Amino acid sequence: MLSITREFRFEAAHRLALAHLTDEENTEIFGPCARIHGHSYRLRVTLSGTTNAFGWILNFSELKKIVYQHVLSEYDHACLNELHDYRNDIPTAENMAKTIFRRLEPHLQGPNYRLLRICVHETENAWASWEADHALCS
Ligand SMILES: Nc1nc2c(c(=O)[nH]1)N=C([C@H](O)[C@H](O)COP(=O)(O)OP(=O)(O)OP(=O)(O)O)CN2
Ligand SMILES: [Zn+2]
Repeated sequence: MLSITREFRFEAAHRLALAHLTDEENTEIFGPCARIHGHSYRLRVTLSGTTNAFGWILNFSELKKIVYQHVLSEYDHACLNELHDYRNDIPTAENMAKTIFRRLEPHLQGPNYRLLRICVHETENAWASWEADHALCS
């Protein structure tokens, strides 16, 4: 299977907490992550596909424009808990991977490619990913 991946970085704050719990209860479950803190996130966007007449799946610079327009313009330097995307969900790496996939999927579909995977790195050692059911490959 042929794929391309582009990596992006963004800075954001979040806290892991359930709205119906007290601060004490949230601290018991989420530890220090119940307090607001920041991460230098790394986002990896992977497309699967076939090469077109230009010899690529999608121009990396076009991919960059789409990710900036539909994700990073809102996520970079944001408090994730305040975003509409997380009004009902805790902004864990898992929920972010799923949410970003859903945001980008309609904008990353061409005759020769599909969005295959979103990977959200919260730290250098910890990440979550969400993958499409089907890759587009020849
Ligand atoms: N499955 C998940 N577990 C945790 C998440 C998550 O999104 N999914 N998030 C957090 C916190 O956001 C926390 O900021 C990161 O936790 P951790 O990896 O423990 O970060 P540290 O800086 O403490 O890592 P060290 O490598 O131990 O310094 C928690 N869990
Ligand atoms: Zn965190």
